[in-house]
Formats: sequence, C-alpha cells, structure tokens
Amino acid sequence: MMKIAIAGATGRMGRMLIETVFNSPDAQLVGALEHNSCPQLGEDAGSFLGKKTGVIISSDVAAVLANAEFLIDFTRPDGTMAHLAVAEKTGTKMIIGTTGLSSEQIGDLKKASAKLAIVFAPNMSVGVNATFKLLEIAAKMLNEGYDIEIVEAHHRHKVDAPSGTALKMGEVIAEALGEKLDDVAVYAREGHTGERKPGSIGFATIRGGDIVGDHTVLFAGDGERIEISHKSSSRQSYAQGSLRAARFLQNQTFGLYDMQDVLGLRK
Ligand SMILES: NC(=O)C1=CN([C@@H]2O[C@H](COP(=O)(O)OP(=O)(O)OC[C@H]3O[C@@H](n4cnc5c(N)ncnc54)[C@H](OP(=O)(O)O)[C@@H]3O)[C@@H](O)[C@H]2O)C=CC1
Ligand SMILES: O=C(O)C1=N[C@H](C(=O)O)C[C@H](O)C1
Repeated sequence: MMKIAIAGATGRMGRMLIETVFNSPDAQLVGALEHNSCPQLGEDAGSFLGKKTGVIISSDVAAVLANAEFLIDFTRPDGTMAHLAVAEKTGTKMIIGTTGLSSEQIGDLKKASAKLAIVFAPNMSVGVNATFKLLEIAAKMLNEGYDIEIVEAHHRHKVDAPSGTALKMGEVIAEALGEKLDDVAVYAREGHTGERKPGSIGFATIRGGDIVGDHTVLFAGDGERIEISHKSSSRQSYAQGSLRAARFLQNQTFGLYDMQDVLGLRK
C-alpha cells in the first residue's frame, strides 16, 4: 500500500487527488497539506466529498511528510520548493505537477534528485504525453514550409502562461527541429509586428470560464494546415497519471523523471 500525502489539498487538483487516492485499492491517504492561512485547516480532508478519510488538513509539513512515502504536489512554485526542502530530509518521494517553476527552481529539483526520487511533469495525462510523441513525428515530417503555432486555453483561475504543457510542446518541437525553444519562441504579438519570422514557434493563450485544458498545435503551410489537438474534459486523467507516477517511483531510490519515463515513452 502506497502511503500518500497531498499538498494543496483544497485546490482543484488537490481535491481530485484526494478522491482518486481515497478510491484506489493500492494507495492510502496519510496526509493533506495546506498553507497556514487556509480556512479548512483542522477539517477532514474528505469533507468536500461528504466522506471521512480520517486525515486532517494540516500546515505542519514536517509532521505530515514524516509519515508519508510520497507527496503529490500541485500547488505553486514557492510551495513546491518549500515542500521539497522538507522531503529531502524525510526521504519522501515527490510527484510534482506544479507549473511555472523558474529555471533556478528546476535546477534545485535536479540537485535534490541526486538523493531523492522525483517525477516532475507539466501534464500527467497519458493523452498529452502521447501527443508529445505525435508532435515530435509531425515536426520532423513538416520541417519545411510549415509555420508552427501553439494555442492553449484554460480556466479563468489559471495564474501562469503559457501553460507548462504548451511550453513542453514547444520544447519537444524545437528539439525535433534541432533548435532551442528559447531561440525560436514568440510569446506575444501586438501592434506592428512585421511579418512572421521563418522558423519561429508562436504561442497564444486563452483564459476563460471552466476550461480544464485545451492545447492545439498548428502546422500551417501553403494551401493546407494540420492541427494536432488534445482537450481535457476532467482533471481525473491528471490524478490517475499522478498515481501511475507514484507506482513508478516505488522502484526508484533517486533521480528526476517525467511522465515519458513513467509511461515507457522515452526513446
Ligand atoms: N501537471 C499536471 O498534470 C497539472 C498541473 N497543474 C498545475 O498544478 C498547479 C495547481 O493547479 P490547481 O489545482 O488548478 O490550482 P489551485 O489554485 O486550485 O490549487 C493550488 C493549491 O495550492 C495551495 N497553495 C498555493 N500556494 C501555496 C504555497 N505557497 N504553499 C502551499 N500551498 C499553496 C492553494 O491554496 P490557496 O488557494 O489557499 O492559495 C491551493 O489549495 C498549477 O501550477 C497548475 O498549472 C494543474 C493540473 C494538471
Ligand atoms: O492549471 C491547469 O489547470 C493546468 N495546468 C497544466 C499546465 O500548465 O500545462 C496542465 C493542464 O493543462 C491543466
């Protein structure tokens, strides 16, 4: 039985993860973390489901992690890094879905992974990770005469842009074309932009309503265009993917992995 704690327990992903762990025969919910101004501190983590899990929402990271083999963290970059600092001491393996980490913070994850096993991925769904592979193939086949644009849409509460998934799509495509995303990305257009720069990868962001997460990559040529899209209609796929990541980590003692490793998709 995997002993799992959830960070950001009252958030959109936190709640989906609590429900998923609660209903999984091979997982036990042993902790639920929130920051110390959260109004639900002291409540049962399952109260939003009308169920008793026996786990009380707490802000005591050290006490929660002392009792947990795994921490699944979908919070904010500062929260994730604070949890990581404690997990390094307790040896609690981490599954990190938080997006918007700086390159310095990612560097700190890499350092920690010398001793701690971590899965870090901007999207835990099987479908999105399969889409990354499709994009790699498409980018190699359409490497001349096609302009590449990535469009993502998310709910009105999302705080980072472009999404972690859109950025990863850009990285996968850039790598397939022998480029670095930083050298070819165009994140915004406004005013007199001039003509599109050949070889660039454009990003466009939509925020509104309750959109769970849509990503489309356009390969726009002369007289035709190809679109590769993934649309999430529920957060379940992210939560199920996170549990698959925890199962994968059962067999790892250290190292930084992503969902391509978990799903056996790495070339
Ligand atoms: N990898 C993947 O598959 C997916 C990744 N995500 C990413 O997961 C993250 C969370 O998304 P979502 O659940 O929608 O966001 P929410 O805002 O609904 O949830 C975030 C939770 O983390 C808490 N939190 C915020 N800051 C801190 C902190 N410094 N320390 C501890 N806890 C904190 C929030 O509390 P409060 O609200 O009180 O601030 C809230 O409970 C985002 O980065 C998002 O992009 C989302 C879906 C899938
Ligand atoms: O904030 C979200 O909701 C999501 N965030 C992730 C991202 O930034 O890519 C994954 C998914 O798209 C939902």
